[in-house]
Amino acid sequence: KSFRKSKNAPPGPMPLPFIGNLVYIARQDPVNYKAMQKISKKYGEVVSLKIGSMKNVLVSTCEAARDLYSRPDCLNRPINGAFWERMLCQNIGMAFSYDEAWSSIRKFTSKSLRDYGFGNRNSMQKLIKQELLELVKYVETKVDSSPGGVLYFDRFFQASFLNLMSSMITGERQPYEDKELQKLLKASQKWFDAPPLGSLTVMAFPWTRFVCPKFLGYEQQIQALREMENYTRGMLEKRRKQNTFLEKPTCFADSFLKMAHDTAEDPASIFTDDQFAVLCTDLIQGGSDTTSNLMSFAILLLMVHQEVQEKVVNEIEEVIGFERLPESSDRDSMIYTQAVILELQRHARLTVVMPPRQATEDFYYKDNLIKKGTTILVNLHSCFMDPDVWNDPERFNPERFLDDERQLINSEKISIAFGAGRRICFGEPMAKESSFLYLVTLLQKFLFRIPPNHPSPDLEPAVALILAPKPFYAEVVRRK
Ligand code: HEM
Repeated sequence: KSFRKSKNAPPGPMPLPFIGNLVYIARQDPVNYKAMQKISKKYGEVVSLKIGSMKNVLVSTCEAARDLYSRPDCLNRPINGAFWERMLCQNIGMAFSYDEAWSSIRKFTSKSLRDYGFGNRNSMQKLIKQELLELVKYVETKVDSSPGGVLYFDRFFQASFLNLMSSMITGERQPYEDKELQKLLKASQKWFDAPPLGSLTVMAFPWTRFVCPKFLGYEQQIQALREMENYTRGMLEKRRKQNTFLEKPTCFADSFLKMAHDTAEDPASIFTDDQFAVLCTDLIQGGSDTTSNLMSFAILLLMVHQEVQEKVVNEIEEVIGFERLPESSDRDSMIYTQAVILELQRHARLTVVMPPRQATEDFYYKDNLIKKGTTILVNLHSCFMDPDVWNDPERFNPERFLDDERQLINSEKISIAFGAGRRICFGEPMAKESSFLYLVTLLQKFLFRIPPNHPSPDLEPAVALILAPKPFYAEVVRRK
């Protein structure tokens, strides 16, 4: 039965005292985003959901998500539970900080990273290509040393994307097998693999983190955070010891240290060691788990859909050939490949329940009154897998992004994958550049197929805060 707290409030299921709709959500489906889709189907594109004392609106269309995320009074994220711990209980870092602290650090990071290969297409491309050459060498070695060239893809690309981030932060990359790097990868995975319903419970009832931290995955998240922050602190320490940041800053960490030095007398300086640790954890996590999962989805889906893989390879042959590496400028001539990447983004629904926002004023969305303090939860599964919007949504079909003249269409329908407004994904340009260059280089160098005598892999993603394919095997053949 539909319930409205007041005449203009969005409709939703009747909340129970104290727990709100938590049990109702869990009873719809064990997978949080599928449960949310079912609720949206019942109540509409904007639904009131109460989780404990936390007021939420659940959003299920791209249009509503874009409108709400673009509002200046929905810029902040709700902060409690693990998010606050993530910020070391201070208003620092980029992904969860708020108000002036958020805009100052985002501005500084954006301006400073531009000097080190981020934001400018040419320098970004140079950085990505250096890393890609290492990745290709690594895959070749693995193929040559594995029986039948069969490789196990379990977060296979994470180390490579993490290196991309580290190169920007410290100017250095690590070999993929490096012990410290592997430790960092495991820590990052631990954070994202925490049960999503557990995270939601901690957000709704912050005290539960003291009662059953293990069961809710909270202990796992905090442990993971501390490990990641130790790593990023180590990055800063290393640059500090180098002691060249004043005369000759050569990386983001140097620029940060220089600012810390220049503002040392200011007690309100934002350039603290804690700030660096949290900010770089945000950059490393935001930049590596998302893009690397997208690449794993790419290999999985193109291995299953050989006809799509072949079409991309044909386009590579036409536009680039097999002698030189791809350039960013090739993208404009590779319309089919662009359609494949759009379809990958849709199908993957990476940040499936998007990083939430919070209303800082009362306002109306259409006829719905959204009250100050309400958390906005966008379900990308509803946006990208709705059969009323997408024909046969489960099917991987890049053609849905092409018209009869083979021109791109519908790309605006999935732009919400990166969020919207002033707080849109910080790494969107890097993500777009790298997904094109990685996909094309990998398909230029290798053929991916289901290994002989292996069953067709499971395409249902593993449930986590960022969706990833379940680990799978692929036969990888070097192209001559
Ligand atoms: C396919 C790849 C990616 C996807 C799908 C993705 C998606 C998102 C989404 C949905 C948000 C929330 C935006 C909002 O609230 O409007 C976000 C935020 C963020 N992303 Fe990404 N992202 C990707 C790649 C990257 C990369 C490569 C980086 C690193 C350079 C990055 C760093 C961040 C950061 C730091 C934030 C927080 C921004 C803020 O709160 O100001 N992301 N991302």
